[in-house]
Amino acid sequence: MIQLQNYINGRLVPPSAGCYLPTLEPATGQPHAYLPDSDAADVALAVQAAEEALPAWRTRPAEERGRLLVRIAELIERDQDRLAAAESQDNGKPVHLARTVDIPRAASNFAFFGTAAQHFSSETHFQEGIALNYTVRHPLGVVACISPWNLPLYLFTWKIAPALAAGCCVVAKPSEVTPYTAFLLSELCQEAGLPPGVLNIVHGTGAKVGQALVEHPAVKAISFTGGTKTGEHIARTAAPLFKKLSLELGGKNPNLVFADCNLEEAVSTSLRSSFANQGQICLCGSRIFIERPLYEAFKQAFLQGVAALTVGDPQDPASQQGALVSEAHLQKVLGYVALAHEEGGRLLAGGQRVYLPGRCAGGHFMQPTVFESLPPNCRVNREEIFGPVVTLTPFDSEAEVIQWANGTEYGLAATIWTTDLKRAHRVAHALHSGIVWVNAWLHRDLRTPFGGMKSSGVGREGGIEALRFFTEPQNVTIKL
Ligand SMILES: NC(=O)C1=CN([C@@H]2O[C@H](COP(=O)(O)OP(=O)(O)OC[C@H]3O[C@@H](n4cnc5c(N)ncnc54)[C@H](O)[C@@H]3O)[C@@H](O)[C@H]2O)C=CC1
Ligand SMILES: O=C(O)/C=C/C=C(\O)C(=O)O
Repeated sequence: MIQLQNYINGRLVPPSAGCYLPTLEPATGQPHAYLPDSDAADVALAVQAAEEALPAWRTRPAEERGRLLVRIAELIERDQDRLAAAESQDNGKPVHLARTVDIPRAASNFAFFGTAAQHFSSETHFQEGIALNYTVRHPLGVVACISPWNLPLYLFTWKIAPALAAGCCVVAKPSEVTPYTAFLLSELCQEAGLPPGVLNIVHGTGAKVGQALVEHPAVKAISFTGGTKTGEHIARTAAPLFKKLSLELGGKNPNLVFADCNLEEAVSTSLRSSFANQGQICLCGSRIFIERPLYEAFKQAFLQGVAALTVGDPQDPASQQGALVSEAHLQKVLGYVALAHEEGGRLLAGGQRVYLPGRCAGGHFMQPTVFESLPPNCRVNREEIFGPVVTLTPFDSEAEVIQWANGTEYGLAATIWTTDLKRAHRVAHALHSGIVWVNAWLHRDLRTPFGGMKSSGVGREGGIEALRFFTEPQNVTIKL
């Protein structure tokens, strides 16, 4: 079985205490690799390597930094089949999804920020003829990137690429649940010729590696994606140390379907926004509100689509639904199905664990699940489930649906289905949501600010926002 290693100072090294943890394949429930169970000593070595690499990296011309990032993008593209197979094995997602979404996006993250490094500049202005002010954006220094298990390489690289482009050196920690493609990335960084220490990858648990990174005095900023509770804990630790924070947290995203929408598009995209990656994307639209005149038609078409979704071995290119990431997570999601029954929901589809034969007999599979008749403010409609469970709710007015859509502690993403342009703008403006898609879902442009309001996070990623996050402005005033 493969034994993964840390990537510190340009070398693949074992954890200093020599301990490893098994990582399980969600489709089988069996271990398929061992990852370093690193600790504060490994984090200290990685931070030291990053500090030593910093002076040369931050002063290296942006064009050269960018060229290295573009080279990494090319290597990810070259190895996309191998990386997709590894991602699918490690996470349980259908290999087709990994091949068409996760891995291409990881390559795009490096290509996008590799070129962005050369377009990032700062401002100058005259102060009414008496002074000239200019702003220099300095790289922050050594930064930490901590990512979750749901989109492993996609989100890992979404943080690392802008940090490197901005001239920072990075210590990164992938989720201990899905470490495999981060390890493969470290091999590609060696091949690309990334200088030692510029990027360091330390594997292990959040309690040991994540915590040590957040507490390390030389780490100037933390870019984190994951659960809201973990984000809260990180903020509590980092705030008194005056570290800069970017937190991308949970969501309970509303999907607003107005009666004048294109029904076919609304249904097919809502199937994706409900069940892509088994509903384990923070942007999934788990609360579907449908204007009453369209309710029955939408429901019938949606349920037909749900019935056609194939739950199967993620390695089979025909599978549309893979395994949930772990037994513990499957049990959490099934707990919400039980709660939906208790709260008075009417089950329209799914609701059960799926037992597959053969190689996948021990896997964590579940049917795509749909409920109706749940009050908009019940727990199932307020709490993040992060699995293949959605609710359908009819609404009678724009004001009512806006109130329901805004009625959770989260504010990450929303979708509006309508052909009325004025309504689209009006409703988008009224939603407390960092991202609003109109007649679309997960339509991504890497230049746009990405992030949530309320308990969905702090700060924005993407484009210039990410480059600003990883730099510190310095104002210089010259008296004329
Ligand atoms: N983007 C999102 O919205 C995500 C949301 N979740 C939600 O969070 C729930 C819990 O999932 P988990 O895997 O436990 O996510 P998590 O938030 O614990 O893990 C995310 C990352 O944070 C690290 N981490 C954990 N404790 C840390 C600490 N004290 N300091 C620094 N880093 C730490 C983990 O090792 C991992 O790399 C899920 O059921 C889901 O509801 C999970 C993953 C992604
Ligand atoms: O940047 C994107 O396109 C998607 C981000 C998704 C997450 O942050 C998530 O699911 O955790």
